[in-house]
Amino acid sequence: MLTLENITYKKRGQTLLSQINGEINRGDCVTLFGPNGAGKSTLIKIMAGLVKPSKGKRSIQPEHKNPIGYVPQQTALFKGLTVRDQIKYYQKLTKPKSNEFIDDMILSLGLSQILNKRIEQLSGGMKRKVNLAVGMVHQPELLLLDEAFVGVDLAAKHDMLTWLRKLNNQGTTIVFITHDWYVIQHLQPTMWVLDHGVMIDQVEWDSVPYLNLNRQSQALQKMFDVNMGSVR
Ligand SMILES: Nc1ncnc2c1ncn2[C@@H]1O[C@H](COP(=O)(O)OP(=O)(O)OP(=O)(O)O)[C@@H](O)[C@H]1O
Repeated sequence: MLTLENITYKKRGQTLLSQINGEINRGDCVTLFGPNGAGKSTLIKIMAGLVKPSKGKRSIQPEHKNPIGYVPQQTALFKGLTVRDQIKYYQKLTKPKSNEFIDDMILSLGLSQILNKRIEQLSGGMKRKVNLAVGMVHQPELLLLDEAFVGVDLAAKHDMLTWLRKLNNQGTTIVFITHDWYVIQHLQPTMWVLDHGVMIDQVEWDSVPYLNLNRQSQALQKMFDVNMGSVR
């Protein structure tokens, strides 16, 4: 449903992404994985159509209008509004298909108890959950999550991930960025491994234990080894 062909992105004379190729099919679950500054956020914005590549082509074959749900790293919420009004506002903007989906989302994300709270009354983790919810009210075909789980407690994270996994099993395509290995283990994605704006490898979850990146990047190999428990 989403194809990237030779995507290159330059800013102020600096090459932030170089010759990225990749294809994401309906129902895929993909993570963009790499160290700070690798170019993950820039790439997900290009996937979302928010940033235009300097060279190369991004194409999307949606089934419906308004197919993308983009959840940015920075929460984008209106402080004065309650959680309920916030969700209603985005519902009006995006004309979702079903109320049933929204009710399920509110329940699954544990938002029922905070519907009447204003955004400024919420904790950081609660804001994250609302941020995810408003990015999803229109039941997107392709969900793009940039660090959506930062600061969320483990119980809430478990609920978010269980729901996302259910949606993925039902056909929603998910691309996400995280440094949290718990999240990766739960969603068991294909990993697009990036460093210095270059796609180093695309690895299926089952092959991750056998990955050897030492020749391309010792730093990245160490990230994998630490997460897989082979460095103490
Ligand atoms: N608006 C900008 N102008 C110039 N350089 C930028 C801009 N935005 C990002 N960069 C640079 O592009 C590179 C990639 O940034 P990006 O945010 O995409 O990385 P990232 O992999 O998402 O990092 P992190 O894990 O820290 O969030 C970094 O070197 C960053 O400094």
